[in-house]
Amino acid sequence: MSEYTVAFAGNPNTGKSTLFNLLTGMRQHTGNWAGKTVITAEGEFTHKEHVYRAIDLPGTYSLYSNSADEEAARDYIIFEQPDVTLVVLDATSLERNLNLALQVLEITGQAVVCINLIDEAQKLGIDINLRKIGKRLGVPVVAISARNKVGIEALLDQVERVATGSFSAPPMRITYNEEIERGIAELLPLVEQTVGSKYPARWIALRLLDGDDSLMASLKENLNRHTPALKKEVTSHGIPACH
Ligand SMILES: Nc1nc2c(ncn2[C@@H]2O[C@H](COP(=O)(O)OP(=O)(O)OP(=O)(O)O)[C@@H](O)[C@H]2O)c(=O)[nH]1
Ligand SMILES: [Mg+2]
Repeated sequence: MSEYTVAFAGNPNTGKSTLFNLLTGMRQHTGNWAGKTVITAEGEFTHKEHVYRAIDLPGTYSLYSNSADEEAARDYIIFEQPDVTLVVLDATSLERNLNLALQVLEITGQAVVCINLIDEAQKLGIDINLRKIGKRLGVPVVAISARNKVGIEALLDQVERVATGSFSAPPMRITYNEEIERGIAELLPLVEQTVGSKYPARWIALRLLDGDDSLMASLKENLNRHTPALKKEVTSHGIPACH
């Protein structure tokens, strides 16, 4: 029996903790106001022959270091490298929610997009073309209602496909304007040389272009922790000087 790690990411109030509790039998606090999950909670569930370690990340609108929650969610996905990042979206405000999904996909393709609150969307007459969204995003997309326990088996089947590697395809990557793409291209070799192939170099380059000092600090801290040999390189290659 293999054990895989699944991190639950998503905007605040999208039902991450509701799903987490349903799967793990735990009682992570849920409610209808923002910012409830301030620290990550950890639980366990099984599906078919596999055991999954579930990590309930705090709700965030982005992974851009705007708050301690965003930094925690970002660091977990980048440095702990869960086998699956489950991005939980609110079916009634997909446009806003997809923003975070796209950011996660810039970091990892090992993701499943879970469109929750499908019951609410149905009530509002919102029709969601899962096949089309899945095709565009390049990762499995499943609609569920965590509160009503609808779609959970189908969701877990997709989690299993990504965790075991039976599903793997390049996720959607955003192409930015010429100036940004040029900046990324210039930084990329230096970032790759410094952080190695284990980390999402393109995304790191993009964030450095944006002057994300918090990510820089996390990189130093985590690379030292994970690969002490890189310690000298991160501080001496001077990535901080690139913006
Ligand atoms: N109608 C409906 N409500 C849901 C569903 N899933 C969750 N909710 C409700 O949505 C609200 C927010 O759920 P939470 O699980 O706390 O959301 P969260 O994503 O963990 O929120 P943060 O921890 O703030 O990020 C709660 O009132 C849930 O009962 C669903 O499938 N349908
Ligand atoms: Mg929560």
